[in-house]
Amino acid sequence: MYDKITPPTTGAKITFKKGEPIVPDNPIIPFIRGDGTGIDIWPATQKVLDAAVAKAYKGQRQISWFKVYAGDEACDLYGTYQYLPQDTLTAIQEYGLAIKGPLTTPVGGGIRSLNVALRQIFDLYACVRPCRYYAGTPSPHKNPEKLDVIVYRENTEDIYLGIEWRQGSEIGDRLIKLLNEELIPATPEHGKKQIPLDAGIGIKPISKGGSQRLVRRAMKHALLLPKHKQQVTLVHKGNIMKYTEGAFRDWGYELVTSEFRQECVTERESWILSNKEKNPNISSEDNARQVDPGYDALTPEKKAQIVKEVETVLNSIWSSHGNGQWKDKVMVNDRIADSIFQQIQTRPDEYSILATMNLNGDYLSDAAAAIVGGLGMGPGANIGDACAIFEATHGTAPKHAGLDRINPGSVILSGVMMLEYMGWQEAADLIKQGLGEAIASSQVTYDLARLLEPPVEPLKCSEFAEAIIQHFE
Ligand SMILES: NC(=O)C1=CN([C@@H]2O[C@H](COP(=O)(O)OP(=O)(O)OC[C@H]3O[C@@H](n4cnc5c(N)ncnc54)[C@H](OP(=O)(O)O)[C@@H]3O)[C@@H](O)[C@H]2O)C=CC1
Ligand SMILES: O=C(O)CCC(=O)C(=O)O
Ligand SMILES: [Mg+2]
Repeated sequence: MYDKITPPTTGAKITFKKGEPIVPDNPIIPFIRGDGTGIDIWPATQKVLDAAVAKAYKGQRQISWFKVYAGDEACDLYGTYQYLPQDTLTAIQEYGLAIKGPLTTPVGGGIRSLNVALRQIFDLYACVRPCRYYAGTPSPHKNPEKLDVIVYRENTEDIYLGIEWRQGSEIGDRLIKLLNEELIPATPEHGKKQIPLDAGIGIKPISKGGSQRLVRRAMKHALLLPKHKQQVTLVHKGNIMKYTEGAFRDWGYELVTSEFRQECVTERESWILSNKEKNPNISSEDNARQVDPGYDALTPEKKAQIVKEVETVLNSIWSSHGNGQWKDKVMVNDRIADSIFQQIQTRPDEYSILATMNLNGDYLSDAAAAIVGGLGMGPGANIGDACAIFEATHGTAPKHAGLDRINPGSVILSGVMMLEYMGWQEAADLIKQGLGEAIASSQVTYDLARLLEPPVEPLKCSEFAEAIIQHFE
């Protein structure tokens, strides 16, 4: 079955039922060490995970690690250009769950991203990236503890579909000609727009199915959070790109108000309901005026639309959501992408789950990680219905590779996410507690040490892992 690797002789497979993992006490879990700083981060992570599982379950549970290869390490074993060998894909397929270090992707030419390839091959459509603050972590923000968000990033479409044509290529030129001469003129709303003849072309597909399965997962996650964090924000740039970014928002609202009608309220619905709660005799028009403060300046058509929205909401959900019942439901709102970057800094505590398309989520997850301590503190998971791969938000950080100095926190916390996904909460909690206490006592790697005031002597990557383990109780 395998060409150059051999699975561990002990251990059992994780299986999936209705999208949820069924985990034996001794699961076999494939891991990819990763390029660049993967060489430092992975051994530190493995040590912490094993120590936590041993301490939490006293030998009754343990992980059988299965080393599989991708990136430069794979080329060493399998030969030139064998960046993602079939052995690795077979192992992940067979065992259903994996954890990985970062893998290099060249800019411009060269191979396409291996990280993206893995997400697409296994249809890992939700990239889940929590950003929460550990006390004592230095941050450029005054109140970083106020940020506690989970970026739910669509992981298979948008720029990840990767459909592009190089400037000057034969097909690219044909496509531009077809667009300029036939398709754009045939679409009146595009007016006299023309694509420059020297353009490269990229296609940004956003599908209804892809958007809705992501939002569905985000909603299910929101329902498991404490009441005050039960919120999903749909992030988009729908004011500019109406049929991709705008559609993502509309499909998101459609999904939540059909599949989760009893469990959710939209922000606008909550305004309409609370206007009536404060003033039971309010007219539909006055209610509309309060929902949309610019109401009186609108055209008659727009006014009629808002009045109709008010009446529809009151007729359809007043009995199930009115009289304050909506306050116990998941709040679903939406924000335009540029504004959410500002909002997570100025009003961080107003947000919880941020559901995004691919590119917006890529930017947003790095930006949110910066607030809580930087890319050394940004874990993540790529989750599908029959497979999951855990990995940090950051990349290979090549200038730090092999120096035993990089912060392994993000991959360790990705391991925590993996343990939680497996239902091994006791081991996950030990690591969170150990890491929290190490940071609180200023036992940190260079990235955090340089920001502390006064600065402290940094721990090595491997020493930070040891410090976490020493703080297990
Ligand atoms: N999932 C994956 O495998 C990903 C892979 N990549 C790939 O990684 C390569 C390098 O990308 P690049 O743009 O340099 O981004 P990186 O995320 O690799 O690193 C950028 C900078 O972020 C800081 N940083 C990153 N990781 C850590 C960490 N663990 N601890 C502390 N600081 C950290 C460092 O800043 P400083 O030096 O200032 O301390 C580092 O120089 C590219 O080939 C890219 O495609 C990128 C993202 C994800
Ligand atoms: O695959 C890559 O090189 C980049 C991926 C990335 O930036 C991410 O997952 O956030
Ligand atoms: Mg990224």
